[in-house]
Amino acid sequence: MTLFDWTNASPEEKDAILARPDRRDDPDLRAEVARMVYTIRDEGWPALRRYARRIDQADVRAIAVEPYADRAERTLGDEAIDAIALAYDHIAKFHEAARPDDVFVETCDGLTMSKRWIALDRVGLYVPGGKAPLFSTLLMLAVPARIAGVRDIVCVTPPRADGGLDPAIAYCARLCGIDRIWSVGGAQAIAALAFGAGDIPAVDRIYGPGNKWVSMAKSLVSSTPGGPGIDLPAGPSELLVIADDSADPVFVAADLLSQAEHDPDAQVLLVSTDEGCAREALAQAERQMAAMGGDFAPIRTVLCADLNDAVEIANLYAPEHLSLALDAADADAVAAKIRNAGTVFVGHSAAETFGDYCAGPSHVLPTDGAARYTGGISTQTFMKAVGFQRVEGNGARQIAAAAAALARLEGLEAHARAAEARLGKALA
Ligand SMILES: NC(=O)c1ccc[n+]([C@@H]2O[C@H](COP(=O)([O-])OP(=O)(O)OC[C@H]3O[C@@H](n4cnc5c(N)ncnc54)[C@H](O)[C@@H]3O)[C@@H](O)[C@H]2O)c1
Ligand SMILES: N[C@H](CO)Cc1c[nH]c[nH+]1
Ligand SMILES: [Zn+2]
Repeated sequence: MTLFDWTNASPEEKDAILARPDRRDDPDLRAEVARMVYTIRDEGWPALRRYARRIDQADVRAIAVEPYADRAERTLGDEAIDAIALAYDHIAKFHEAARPDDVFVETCDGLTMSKRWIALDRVGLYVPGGKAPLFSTLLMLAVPARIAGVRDIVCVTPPRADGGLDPAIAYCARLCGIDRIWSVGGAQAIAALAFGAGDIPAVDRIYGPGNKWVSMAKSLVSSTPGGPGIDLPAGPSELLVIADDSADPVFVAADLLSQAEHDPDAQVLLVSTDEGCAREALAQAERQMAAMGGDFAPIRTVLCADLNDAVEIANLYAPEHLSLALDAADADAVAAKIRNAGTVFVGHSAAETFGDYCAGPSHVLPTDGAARYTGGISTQTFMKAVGFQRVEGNGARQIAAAAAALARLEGLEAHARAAEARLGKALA
């Protein structure tokens, strides 16, 4: 087990400790995904079908939700149905409260400037389904989309071997008013949502996390002129835990493994001010992995002198999830210094898993350092702020001369005249 020493590391060693695999610049992955995405854009449905068959050995089809949801209601069991209801309730409560407010400002008499939040017309939701069918992601996307007021939701998820729908995905889809789901995953699904293919319509913006093929495809389609927007880079899961000697190694190990189980590309870091705690958490992780079996991404462990160093590491790394395995007072003090993280779990009781399923905020969060510039998905991610500029009464008289002067400073005579026309000046 390698424990990196942050406090005595050189700047180059610090860069190496915090390096992520640079998926965005993997030229082979980029070329492979670009070929798929642009072939589907140019050839449409036949190319989509071809790729889906080659990669997932399945046909792309629109599956009606109702029969699967109906069956799921009878087979999922009360515990699962109640848990989904609780998750739905908390997600809805949070995203209702997170609805952004319109802004109205009178910049001067007669000028009413406003910014009004308007829902997008048609969105595409990607529900991951490679390692596991993430029905929770459907809730974390569709609930805020509906609360924002999106009417047209196009939903895709990787195909199942039996050609049907996962029961929990179907049940959650029905809760969110989604009546069909396309059985297609990976980069090919993103290309279909971006440009349309067969009956799959092109959408205005694509949402949802996914593995490296999905993430690369989202990045490519969003930078294609005329292509859709995307939510944010939401690739393989990440967790950075800051732990001191008050941390419970069992909790720390369990949280780390919860994210390490998502993907071999998951990024899982333990940053500790206490070597004993770090070693015990790693030993715990070994025991817990042995008990569960299965594959887990490796845990990177970094030792540092104090919590200031730990804060520096977290802000530099900008993880998707940050857990503060510290006593309440320290946890609050550290939380106040965090600037870069998708979401922060504060204190020993705050299991990362709570955020994944049912605490309330969406679990679709920025990875790969994108937490430096964006937070996670929220109600407003499904809306756009449109500006309205109302000029009446005295308004034009108050600003036309200034607008004309500014326009002439830029050498733009036609602009100046359009302003002065409002003062009654003849244009010819
Ligand atoms: N950041 C977030 O907010 C967040 C939230 C939930 C999940 N996640 C992440 O989402 C990801 C889900 O990944 P997943 O793989 O389980 O499901 P996925 O749905 O993202 O990917 C499965 C699809 O990938 C494609 N694929 C697989 N191997 C391929 C290959 N060799 N070549 C081309 N295409 C291939 C297939 O089409 C398959 O259907 C994980 O990395 C998880 O950590 C992130
Ligand atoms: N941890 C994931 C986000 O990185 C979300 C998730 C869904 N299901 C379980 N976990
Ligand atoms: Zn998770």
